[in-house]
Amino acid sequence: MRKTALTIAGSDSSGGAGIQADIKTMMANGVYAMSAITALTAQNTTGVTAILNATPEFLGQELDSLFTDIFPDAVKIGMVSDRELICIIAEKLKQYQAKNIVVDPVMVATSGARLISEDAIETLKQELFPLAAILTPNIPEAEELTGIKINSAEDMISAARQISETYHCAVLCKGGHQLNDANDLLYANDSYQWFEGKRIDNPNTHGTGCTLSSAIASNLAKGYDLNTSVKRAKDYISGALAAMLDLGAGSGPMDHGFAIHNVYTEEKED
Ligand SMILES: Nc1ncnc2c1ncn2[C@@H]1O[C@H](COP(=O)(O)OP(=O)(O)OP(=O)(O)O)[C@@H](O)[C@H]1O
Ligand SMILES: Cc1ncc(COP(=O)(O)O)c(N)n1
Repeated sequence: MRKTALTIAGSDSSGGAGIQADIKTMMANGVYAMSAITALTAQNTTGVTAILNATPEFLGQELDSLFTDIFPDAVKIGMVSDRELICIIAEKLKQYQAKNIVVDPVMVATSGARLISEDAIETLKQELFPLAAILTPNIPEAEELTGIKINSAEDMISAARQISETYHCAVLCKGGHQLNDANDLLYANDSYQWFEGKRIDNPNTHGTGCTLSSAIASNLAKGYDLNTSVKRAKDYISGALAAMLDLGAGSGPMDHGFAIHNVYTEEKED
């Protein structure tokens, strides 16, 4: 039976990040994709001009509709900008005993726009982090969550360890914001593993975090273990960046089309 994944995130009108990136990624990774939209954003490759949040009641209804019909094999959570929205997500995930929850603690867009209110970060930590199988902060997010300034691989390990121990979940600290390489660090069950990546000289990185977390969720949905899911997701993001799509005047989106043929061929063979 086809495996299913749900993204709970904001819509990006330019299709590079958010719900749109998540659905493209889930399709390309061979799972059936569903969405619960937390907010509409008016944005393109150069910035975000407006945000319109869903009401908590409506978001709750979206989640009820999904969980009572097509139960997702994994859930990815992206942009959730206010406290009440975070609380309703936590309530519904607990009520329906959702599994394989990947939380991408989206705080600031590549273009610089803040996507979560300051006071909601505390709620995110209290309500959603403890439900996660894995959290996927980038370096600035890991710094904000721990107060540790990350200047080295050792700093990344310390920050990931602190987050993992505090919230009792695995942590993937993403290395896209490093200058020389793109190595991601997985900290889980008191040990760590590096997922090495060559830095690809592509300025179009809009939606890399959304894509990586959705690829992890897709692979968890398919039954891969955490390490394998992260490895496959890292390969996926590297391929999408290496395809060198170049759209828009700012930091453009990635190409998901590169993977679709391969993934469906692989699915048929499984
Ligand atoms: N130039 C690059 N070359 C290779 N891999 C990259 C590059 N930029 C980002 N990545 C990879 O993309 C993934 C997302 O990492 P990043 O640190 O950019 O997350 P993020 O900041 O949350 O993304 P977003 O751009 O969506 O905010 C990681 O696996 C990272 O290693
Ligand atoms: C709706 C939405 N969700 C997430 C991001 C973060 O992605 P990025 O940091 O690549 O802009 C975004 N820009 N928009």
